[in-house]
Amino acid sequence: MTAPAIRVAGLSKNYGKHVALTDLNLEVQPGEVFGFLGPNGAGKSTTIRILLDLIRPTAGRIEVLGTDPRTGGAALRERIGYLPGELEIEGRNTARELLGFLADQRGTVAKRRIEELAELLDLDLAKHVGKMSKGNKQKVGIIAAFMHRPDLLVLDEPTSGLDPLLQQRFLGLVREAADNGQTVFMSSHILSEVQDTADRAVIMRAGKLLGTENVEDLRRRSPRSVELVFAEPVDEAEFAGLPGLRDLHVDGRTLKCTTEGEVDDLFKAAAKHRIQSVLSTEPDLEAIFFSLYGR
Ligand SMILES: Nc1ncnc2c1ncn2[C@@H]1O[C@H](COP(=O)(O)OP(=O)(O)OP(=O)(O)O)[C@@H](O)[C@H]1O
Repeated sequence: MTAPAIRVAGLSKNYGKHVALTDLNLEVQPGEVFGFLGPNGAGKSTTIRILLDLIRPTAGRIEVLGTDPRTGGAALRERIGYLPGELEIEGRNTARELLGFLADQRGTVAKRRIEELAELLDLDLAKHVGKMSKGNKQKVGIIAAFMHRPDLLVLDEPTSGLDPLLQQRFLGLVREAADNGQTVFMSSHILSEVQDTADRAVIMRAGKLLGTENVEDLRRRSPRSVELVFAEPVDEAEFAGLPGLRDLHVDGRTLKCTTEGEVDDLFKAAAKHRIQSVLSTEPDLEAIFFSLYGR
């Protein structure tokens, strides 16, 4: 059997007296797209920095591509594409020069590949990196992580700063990497960002793992906020008590509620009236946690 791409056992990290991670255990299989979910401060970046040996753990065992990151050195780093959460790119080089330099270090990148990725992400390679916007710097970081087709991609909040169209293009890159047999470990504080690409996800909160989830199940079980506007005022009593419905509030023609699971009953009840508009949004991860795991 092949070794897991990432294996973390009993991982803890304290920053002085502050406990950032407590007894974290997880395994990511080769070829898997794995979502690492949690709100700000949950400990995602800390875990990722330990995987890259940028910081050292307080306790625990870690293997990345079958190797301890503390001893893996350059040979291990070459097999990983890393996109930091807070990307700092400064300097007077153009993006083409910077990426060309990084590509030469890795040795195996066709120059054409950089041009293709830049085209896909709509990045002007002739621009000076120091003068770029946050979004454009993020694109440079994404290209640097993906260009050498590494065995493992470790991406910390990869879509931050990208507009929705580019987020979609980025997710296409993740799917392509997965089709190519690469492993992707990707952190996010938004479920919808990983639900289209990831097979499995773990949810972190305050340095602890709440659970490992099949992403499809997670999506199905997650609550959604729904707002319906009718042509005429409706009576709250018609909707009260419907299965999977909570926080129901009707004010004249507007109905607001939270749904869990199927929305069939709600829509059948609503369809007795003329519906003018429907708005359905994903609540933030905190709300999803509370709904799935309780307070
Ligand atoms: N260098 C540091 N010194 C002290 N505390 C830190 C340090 N880095 C992180 N922390 C704290 O450790 C906890 C975990 O932070 P971490 O950055 O890993 O969370 P995160 O899930 O990545 O969140 P974010 O998305 O905000 O980066 C937080 O409470 C944070 O304030």
